[in-house]
Amino acid sequence: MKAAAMLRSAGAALRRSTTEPSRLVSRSCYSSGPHPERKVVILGAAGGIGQPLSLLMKLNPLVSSLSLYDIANTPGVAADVSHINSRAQVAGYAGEEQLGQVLEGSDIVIIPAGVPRKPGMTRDDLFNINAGIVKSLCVAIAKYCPNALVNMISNPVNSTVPIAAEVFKKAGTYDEKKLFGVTTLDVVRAKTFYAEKAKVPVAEVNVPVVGGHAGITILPLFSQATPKSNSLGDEDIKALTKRTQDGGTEVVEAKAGKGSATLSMAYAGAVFADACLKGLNGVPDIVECSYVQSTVTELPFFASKVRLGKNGVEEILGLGPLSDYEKEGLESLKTELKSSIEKGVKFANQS
Ligand SMILES: NC(=O)c1ccc[n+]([C@@H]2O[C@H](COP(=O)([O-])OP(=O)(O)OC[C@H]3O[C@@H](n4cnc5c(N)ncnc54)[C@H](O)[C@@H]3O)[C@@H](O)[C@H]2O)c1
Ligand SMILES: O=C(O)C[C@H](O)C(=O)O
Repeated sequence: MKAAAMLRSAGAALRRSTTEPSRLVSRSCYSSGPHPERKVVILGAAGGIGQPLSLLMKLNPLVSSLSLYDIANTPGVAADVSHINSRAQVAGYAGEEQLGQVLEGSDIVIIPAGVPRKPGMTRDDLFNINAGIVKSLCVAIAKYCPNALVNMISNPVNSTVPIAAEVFKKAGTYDEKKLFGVTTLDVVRAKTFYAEKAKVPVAEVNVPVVGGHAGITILPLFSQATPKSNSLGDEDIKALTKRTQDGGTEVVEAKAGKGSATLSMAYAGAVFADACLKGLNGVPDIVECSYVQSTVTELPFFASKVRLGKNGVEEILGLGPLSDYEKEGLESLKTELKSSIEKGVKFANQS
């Protein structure tokens, strides 16, 4: 396939990404113009996720300004990406003193800043380093762009989102409709693995993934997967669930010490940011799974399907009917998710 055709096909996949049947609406919006001015910021833009995510956001015609920030190597990434002949104007920044310029006027801030896992580590093992990074970046967000949507990628997401919420509360800027833990990679994986096993076209597959973003807190709802498959038995569903829950570890082990998922995560991050942009632009029925402040369960943060609108979260959708296996999974994840949330809240308030 020629490069241009490959990019068109990647763009088509992004346009197909929403989990609800409103895809045709969003597709026509994507390809029609003109679109309003939208500034997207990536914090951690020179990293393994940050670089391909910068590329994908530069290709998104809904973005008019792309602001790239990292503590090292941003000028090279920004110069490189800026030569692509697409709409977004690119600026790169590398100094903390520039965070004001980086963030001011932004509509969406995407955060993949922080260290990734190595084999044998859990996401929670990243807490000690990443919690501080996320906290300081959120202090700057509260100061310079309190109205932006924040898409949190940095792990452990189950704790970094509550940290961000606490920082924003302290600053008096918290709006629960604007803070998102990016769990799209779990949905991307569930779709891919289900399509392979059920032998259905992957582009048509939808699978909600709820809960959180670590091990058993990742709960794919294969009983709600479409297209329906009659060929999958209980053991297949268990295997698919486990593979989705361990998807991150599968990549960490395959990379053997060289980090975790970057390319699939950049794709997932671009899909979610694109959905947020469409919501901001007033495109109706944009639904994605995300880890947000929630009353779907007794836990204060929970991932489920969320309808995105002009102010961020427009509606948090319920879980729908669960199989007995999923009901069990839901009960078992609560203890771990609760303690990850509490750990984040405690960290944000004690330091
Ligand atoms: N949510 C998800 O599904 C998901 C998926 C994959 C990875 N992740 C997480 O994303 C994070 C990044 O992964 P990666 O593979 O890109 O790591 P990486 O080490 O390749 O890149 C991280 C980047 O963050 C930068 N950084 C560090 N401190 C910073 C700061 N204070 N301000 C700005 N930038 C800073 C680093 O310089 C580096 O360029 C990790 O925590 C990883 O676990 C999450
Ligand atoms: O597994 C990781 O550490 C990275 C990420 O959370 C993933 O799901 O790939």
